[in-house]
This record gives sequence, structure tokens and C-alpha cells, in this order.
Amino acid sequence: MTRIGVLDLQGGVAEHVEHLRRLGVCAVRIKKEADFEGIAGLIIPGGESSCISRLLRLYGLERVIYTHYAAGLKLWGSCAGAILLAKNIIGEETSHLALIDIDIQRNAFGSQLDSFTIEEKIPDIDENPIPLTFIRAPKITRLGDGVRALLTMGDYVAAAEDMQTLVTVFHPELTPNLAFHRYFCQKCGLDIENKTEQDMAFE
Ligand SMILES: NC(=O)CC[C@H](N)C(=O)O
Repeated sequence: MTRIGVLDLQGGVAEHVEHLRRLGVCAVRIKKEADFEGIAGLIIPGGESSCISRLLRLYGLERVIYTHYAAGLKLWGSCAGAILLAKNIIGEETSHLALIDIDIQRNAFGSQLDSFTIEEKIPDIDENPIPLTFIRAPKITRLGDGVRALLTMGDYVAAAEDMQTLVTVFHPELTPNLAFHRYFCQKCGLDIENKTEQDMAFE
């Protein structure tokens, strides 16, 4: 179980695969049930949550995710992925996978034009500030029991986790920084060396 899957239906797949590769982790593009074999974690990338949700159902992958989740698969949803994993989407009647007890508000910052990148220190993730890119990002507005905030910003939470699932409303895969990918791989039980980004750039 040393591989990490990236759900490859729509959205920012290649960027996650590249970040995992830079960490020396075997990344698997997940398109069908057989691809889940031997993965310790699954990244659900950013993109368009309604589109990814439709494709998940079309290809029968919701059931496969539930089965593997029940067997211990770790999950990370970035942006649209976080929306897909949330138990409750504000203003919508139904949720999608509903595997982490949070409320989330879609498109909470406005349109694509209101995208931005900031740097924040997130002590649980890395000792150095991490660049965070928000693109039509949601806001996490409630955390349920067993869910803890990794980054709170004013009136919303931007990153959170429970025992099995990590959610970020921003896109670590769109910056050169590897801290969130390293953290997720460690959450999945992978033995990631603590190499710096500079070390890896010269490999
Ligand atoms: N960058 C993103 O993943 C945007 C998410 C998108 N606004 C949605 O609702 O799915």
C-alpha cells in the first residue's frame, strides 16, 4: 500500500500527480474500479464538483469509494473535492459523497476573477508559510464532531481533517509547495523523507 490515487474524471489531476512524483510517491490515475487496487489514499482534485459528481455516478465509482473508505482508504479533497466530501452543502438539497461532517458554501468568494493567492503559516502542516491559491473557492462554515480545523481565516475554515479525511478549500497542487502532499502521504502511512523542495528540484 505505497501508492496514492488521484481521481481522474475532471479537474486538476496532472498537477497532483506531479506533486506526488516529486515526493517520490507512486501516483495512480483513478478512472475505474480496478485502479483502486493497493492505494492507501485518494485525492479528489479541484474542478467542478457537479461535473465530477455526475461522472462518479455514471462510472459507478461512488460505491467503490464507499467500499474502500470502509476498509480504511484515506481521502483528500481540494476545493471541488472538498465539496464532494462534505456532509452538507449550504443551500443545496443533497450532498455528494458526504464522508466528512462539515458544512461548506460553494463559490463563497465570487467568480473566477476573484481568485487569489496568499501565504499562511499552518503549524500542523509545515514550519514555513505555505502559499495557498483560491479559485472559485468554497468556505467551510461548520465542523462536526471529530473534525478539527487546520487553518481558520476570519469567519471560515480553509483546511480541516478528521481521522480519515483531509479537506482544503484551496489548491496546494497549483503552487510549487509540497507540504500538503507530504502531510497527506504521511496521513496515509507512507514513509516520506523530510527532504526540502530545493533538494527535490535537483534530483
Ligand atoms: N477550483 C474549484 O475546484 C472550484 C470549485 C467549484 N466552484 C465547484 O463548486 O465545484
